[in-house]
Amino acid sequence: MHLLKMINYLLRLIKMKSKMKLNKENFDAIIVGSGIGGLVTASQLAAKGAKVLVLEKYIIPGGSGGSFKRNGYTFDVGASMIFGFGEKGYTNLLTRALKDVNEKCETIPDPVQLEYHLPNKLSISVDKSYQKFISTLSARFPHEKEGINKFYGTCKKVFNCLDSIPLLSIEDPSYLFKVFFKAPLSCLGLARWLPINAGDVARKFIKDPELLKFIDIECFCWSVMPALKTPMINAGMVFTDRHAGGINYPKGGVGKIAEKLVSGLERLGSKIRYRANVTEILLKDGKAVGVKLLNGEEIYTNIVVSNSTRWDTFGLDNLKKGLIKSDQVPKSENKWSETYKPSPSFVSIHLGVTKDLINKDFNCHHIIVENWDELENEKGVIFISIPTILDPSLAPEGKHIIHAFTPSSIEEWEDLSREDYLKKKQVYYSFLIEKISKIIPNLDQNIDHKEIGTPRTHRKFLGRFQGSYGPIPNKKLLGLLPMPFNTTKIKNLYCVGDSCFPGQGLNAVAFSGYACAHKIGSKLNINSFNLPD
Ligand SMILES: NC(=O)c1ccc[n+]([C@@H]2O[C@H](COP(=O)([O-])OP(=O)(O)OC[C@H]3O[C@@H](n4cnc5c(N)ncnc54)[C@H](O)[C@@H]3O)[C@@H](O)[C@H]2O)c1
Ligand SMILES: CC(C)=CCC/C(C)=C/C=C/C(C)=C/C=C/C(C)=C/C=C/C=C(C)/C=C/C=C(C)/C=C/C=C(\C)CCC=C(C)C
Repeated sequence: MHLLKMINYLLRLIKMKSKMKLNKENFDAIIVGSGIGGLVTASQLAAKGAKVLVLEKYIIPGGSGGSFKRNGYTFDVGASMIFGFGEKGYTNLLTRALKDVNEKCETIPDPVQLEYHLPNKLSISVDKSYQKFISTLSARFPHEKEGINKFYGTCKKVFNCLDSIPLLSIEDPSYLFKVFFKAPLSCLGLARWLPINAGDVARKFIKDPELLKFIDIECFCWSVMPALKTPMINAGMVFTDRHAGGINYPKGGVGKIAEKLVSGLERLGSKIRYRANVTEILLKDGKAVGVKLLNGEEIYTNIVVSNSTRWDTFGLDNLKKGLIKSDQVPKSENKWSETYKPSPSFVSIHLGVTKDLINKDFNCHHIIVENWDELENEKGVIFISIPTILDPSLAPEGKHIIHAFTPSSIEEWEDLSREDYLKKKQVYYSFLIEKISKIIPNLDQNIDHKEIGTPRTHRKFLGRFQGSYGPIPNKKLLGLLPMPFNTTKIKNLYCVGDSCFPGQGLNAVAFSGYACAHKIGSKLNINSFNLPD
């Protein structure tokens, strides 16, 4: 017993000493959170020669883009439909972010982005080939052939503008100046589409109400909003990149992206600490000067970047304390929270199932909507992905993974007794099994392993406000124009992630990471930015 106490004491001493040593190190910037937004900022700064410290409160990197292991299965925390892994152009931001720190993810191309199972037996697969997808959709809506070509053709134009310029901080006047003189038409194209929503463009070319509903679900499945509220720039990006760079799955799980970004930044001399819960961003004379952790430790630096949501950073719901003391919160942040609200969260189930259940030619991603009127409601849409179709190594021999989720709001899950909480989980689980069984019969009898996550799970483990998937407009807005960039009204404090321009999505938060690192790089004078000829 005595010996055990001694060992424990020594271990604590070693831990304290190593923390003190780390505390004495100087870092150019501290990044709070290791979501893809935080990690791209950190690894880009490391690639520019800065020394950064990433503080992550959980035990693994990646946040919503992480993976976890249970019982021989590797499950992705979020969905497994990954954009931004193309080889060409500038929109392949995940490929680029990894390459910039000498890393690469082996990826498996998905031949079909998504198979829709919609009301009125409307069943459409989105093939990697643009022509094949347009022909399938036009065959179902022959009277709208021209409108279909014009709508998706406009998306392509938006994408081509984005794909033709290096994507950095549009808050930096010198970048804007250089890029404008290099590619004026692309810049003017983007400026034109910034205040526009996809639904308005669709309505210009298409009249059929069922086809407009189809375009709503095309947007909803990644933006959690119907087309009229989905920014055209983001629609252009998603509806074209799936046919250009394509959808590619990182071998070994989505979490590999974060793991490799961490390896890359560590090799360049930067650091990450896990179980490091930041409870306060320290300010002096209105400037960010460091952070305080749950264990009382304070770490000082010149620049702080928060990858926590803006609600969590600034305590914007008035109920929970933010990282910035309430009397220091800039008015602009309160204004933002009146313009945007958190999207609903999800109930998600991760299953290990018998392999024979799923045919060899089954697609990886599916969406079920049974009633158009329910699209934006609780349990209105069912998302299903089977990543083992692309990468069998994620499951033990003879098994597949099914990950399914449906929108659910935090209010449904608050103030329940433990018993009622568990009962409710079971009700949602049975609901999801019944719906998945419509496309994968005999599911219930073939389940080897199951995990059920609720909005409370997402809030607890991902540190996301209300477990939300991201911000959505409170009312119809002018496209992307009102989205805040990386700088904040607090000097030396930056934000990154999906509550910054251009919003949700791994590729979108990777852009926000690039932009954030570029903006900080121009302040530290470490950017070496030249436009290629
Ligand atoms: N492509 C897909 O299929 C898919 C699926 C799911 C999610 N996503 C996207 O990924 C986006 C999220 O990326 P993100 O960059 O905004 O980050 P994130 O929310 O994924 O990660 C934030 C990280 O910060 C950590 N954190 C939060 N507060 C902290 C604190 N106080 N101290 C220390 N650590 C803290 C969290 O633990 C988490 O790891 C989502 O919004 C979503 O759009 C995509
Ligand atoms: C100078 C002058 C005149 C002007 C200027 C202008 C300019 C330059 C501008 C610019 C702009 C920019 C750069 C922009 C950018 C943008 C970007 C990058 C964007 C991006 C985006 C992306 C996205 C949105 C993505 C997304 C995705 C997602 C979210 C996904 C998801 C998925 C899911 C969830 C699915 C699931 C399903 C199943 C499972 C079935």
